[in-house]
Amino acid sequence: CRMRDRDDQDNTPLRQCLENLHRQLQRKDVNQFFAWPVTDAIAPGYSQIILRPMDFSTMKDKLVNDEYSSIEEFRNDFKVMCDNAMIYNHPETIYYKAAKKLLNIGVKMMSKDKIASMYRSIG
Ligand SMILES: COc1ccc(Br)cc1-c1nc(N)nc2[nH]cnc12
Repeated sequence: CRMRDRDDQDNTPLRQCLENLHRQLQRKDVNQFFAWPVTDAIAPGYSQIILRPMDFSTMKDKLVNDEYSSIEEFRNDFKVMCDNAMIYNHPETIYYKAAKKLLNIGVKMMSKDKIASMYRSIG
């Protein structure tokens, strides 16, 4: 997150920061399980069990529409996305394991002190 001029909406410092985080996190989703919304066709009954669906494409849409006013809001959506997979899928599934691994990576990348230093750099 480097300091950028603020002349228009699409390159605010926060926006650049979130674009970076989104890119880095999505690269870790090697099987692309989290790239798109989970459909009931892929996961029977998903929409009845998971009331707050989230995925990287939805997060990107929110990002470009400036719907995130903080890094914490972005981190919350990321956590919901991972938690959903760990609610719907049993622990021995590849989806549960992928979500757990991705969540661990994200928690480290967006720890309290990492976020604080990001705010200092986009100050
Ligand atoms: C978009 O979701 C998928 C796409 C392709 C494939 Br193969 C599996 C999923 C998927 N399946 C299940 N059961 N739970 C999930 N949590 C996040 N992804 C998933």
